[in-house]
Amino acid sequence: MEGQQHHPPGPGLGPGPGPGPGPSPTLTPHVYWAQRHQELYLRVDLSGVQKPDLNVTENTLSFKAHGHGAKGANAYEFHLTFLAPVNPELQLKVTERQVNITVKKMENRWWHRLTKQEKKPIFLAPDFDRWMDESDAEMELQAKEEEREINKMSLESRVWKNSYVTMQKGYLFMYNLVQFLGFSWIFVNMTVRLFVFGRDSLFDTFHAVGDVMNVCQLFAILEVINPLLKLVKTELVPAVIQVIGRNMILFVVIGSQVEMQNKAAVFVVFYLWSIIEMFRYPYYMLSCIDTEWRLLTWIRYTIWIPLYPLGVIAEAVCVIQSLPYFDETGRFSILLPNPFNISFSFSYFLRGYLIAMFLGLFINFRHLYKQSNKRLHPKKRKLR
Ligand SMILES: CCCCCCCCCCCCC[C@@H](O)CC(=O)SCCNC(=O)CCNC(=O)[C@H](O)C(C)(C)COP(=O)(O)OP(=O)(O)OC[C@H]1O[C@@H](n2cnc3c(N)ncnc32)[C@H](O)[C@@H]1OP(=O)(O)O
Repeated sequence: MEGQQHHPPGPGLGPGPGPGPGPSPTLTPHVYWAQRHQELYLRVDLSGVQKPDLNVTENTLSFKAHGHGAKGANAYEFHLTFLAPVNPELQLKVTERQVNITVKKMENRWWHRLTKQEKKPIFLAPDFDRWMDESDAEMELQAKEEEREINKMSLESRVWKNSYVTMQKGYLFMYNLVQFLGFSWIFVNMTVRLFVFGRDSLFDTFHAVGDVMNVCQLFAILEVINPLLKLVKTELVPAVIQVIGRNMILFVVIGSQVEMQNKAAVFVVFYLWSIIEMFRYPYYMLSCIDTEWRLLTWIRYTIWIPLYPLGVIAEAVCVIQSLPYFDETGRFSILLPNPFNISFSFSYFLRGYLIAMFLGLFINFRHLYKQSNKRLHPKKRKLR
């Protein structure tokens, strides 16, 4: 067979035996080769090779191994002098059927032949399984380059997306934590005051905790902004109703009329608000860290059933109690005569608002009912 025979020494070829009888002749295996711009692939057609002896210098490679070639089980060897320098660190893969050697070129360029000698060594043949001409290899290189570029870009965008999600969760966690602390402080303060001062504490709730409640409810405006910025999966309308509803009571009905601030109804409103928030915000905090406590989920999605109607009734009591004060002071009303000849009675507006409150209660009650069903009774698969 061609390739498995004696060879005279020469560039790109191992030394052959001398003439006449002497030591057993050197056997050369078939070697198949292919290249890319950056590397050379050599496939040595020897089976059962255990530990090949390979030696690479600047531009030469020597191979010796015991294996099964065309001349049966024997020692085989070959020597190559490459066209240009190569990296001495090569990759070797020995399989049951062959030995694969990958050699990196020192310079990334196409070689017009493998060996320094012009004449192709007789044992060397193209590896058609991996063979490519220069333009195909260039296209492959380009495709690899593009793929690397795409992978790099998708990795970068993934890193960017991950850090954006982390920032978003961090912001929501902090927001919920601040609200939780604020409402817990209000609740604890009111409870302690109730135990210490008894009934009297009901009439100065606003002076004791009003500032903290104002800050918490101002912050709560973010609950409308968050869904607008798609930071949370919340429906906008219920959030708007909730925030406008509470801020109307807090800043307009109670905050703007000093007389209202001593009413016991303020205690009830603040107490109901803070009870739900002590469960709602920790529930959100846990969801920011992808955690769930079933008991907390159950409380968050159950406790609103009595609290929400009670809250709206207490708020309605506040509105009704405030009507005489708005009538008396004319605050926020436009009285005649004025240059535009328009009159507006804020207390009549509040009467209309009372109706809107119950409409708002209906909308949010329905929304919370839907949310609770989703959270507490996730759809079971239909059994056939
Ligand atoms: C158009 C203008 C009209 C103006 C008319 C005014 C009418 C006035 C009506 C007045 C009614 C208000 C009365 C009210 O003040 C009375 C009381 O509050 S009494 C006390 C009892 N109250 C309550 O129980 C209500 C508490 N509040 C709420 O539950 C919410 O504010 C509400 C908007 C009603 C519902 O919340 P949401 O829509 O967000 O539902 P979920 O809680 O189930 O959340 C949905 C998913 O979004 C995630 N999420 C939401 N917020 C956050 C956050 N801050 N951080 C992290 N994640 C958040 C949440 O985890 C859910 O995700 P998932 O489904 O994956 O769990």
